[in-house]
Amino acid sequence: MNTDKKTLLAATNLSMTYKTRSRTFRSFEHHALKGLTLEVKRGETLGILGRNGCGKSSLLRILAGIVHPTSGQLELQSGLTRSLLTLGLGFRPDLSGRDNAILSAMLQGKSKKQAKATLETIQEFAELGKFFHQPVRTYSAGMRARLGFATALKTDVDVLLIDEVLSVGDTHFKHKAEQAMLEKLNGHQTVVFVSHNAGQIDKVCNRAIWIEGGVIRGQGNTKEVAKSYRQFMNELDKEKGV
Ligand SMILES: Nc1ncnc2c1ncn2[C@@H]1O[C@H](COP(=O)(O)OP(=O)(O)OP(=O)(O)O)[C@@H](O)[C@H]1O
Repeated sequence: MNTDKKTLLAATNLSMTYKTRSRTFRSFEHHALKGLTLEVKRGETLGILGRNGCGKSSLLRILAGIVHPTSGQLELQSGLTRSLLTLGLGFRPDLSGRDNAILSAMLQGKSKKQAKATLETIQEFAELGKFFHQPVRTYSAGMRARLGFATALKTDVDVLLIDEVLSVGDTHFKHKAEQAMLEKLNGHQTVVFVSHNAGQIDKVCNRAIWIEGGVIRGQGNTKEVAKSYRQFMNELDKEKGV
């Protein structure tokens, strides 16, 4: 890995191929990521931008260590902690929001006492009212996202990986979540934020990578990357006659 102390995570030539079997037993291969090389630097908010199905979530799951790439290398700074925030998919449906929040904190290595100490701020941020004490299976997608975001905000990890979470919820919560991300950005938290929305990436990230068809199509200055992506999407819309 780059000896630069600022590099927390370095991915080299990452590829991800999904193999599925159809009902007729014919196997089907999909090359979701094709040789991606990128670095995540300490303290930055890196935006991964791309349309649906371009491979963003696959990349994030690899960076989080949840799945292994089919080929390529992922190097981490020694002792690095990471946490992936998705739309509350990691929650246990039968436990309450409160208990899930405690569990998440404990999975991050906190003691039960430390986990309980963060509950009040999580409850306040998530604005779930009495639902905070109800099983997560009774939550809407937006409510799960609120709980997920509030819980992730309070976890103390080196790299926070966030998947499209700002795309759900009402305007009020989106605004609040964006503000919280901006505060993290102004602080020292390293964030990798995935979205198909150029506006969101533009607002909260200080560097961006645009992925299309599993390869990097652009990277660098957020405004410039977002502009190229928007132009590309407009061209696509024109071709489709939208
Ligand atoms: N487990 C899987 N098995 C087979 N194909 C998969 C699997 N996961 C993802 N894919 C395929 O890989 C491609 C990339 O998927 P991925 O979820 O990484 O994209 P994405 O950019 O995050 O999409 P979205 O914005 O819609 O969430 C898609 O074509 C998807 O259908």
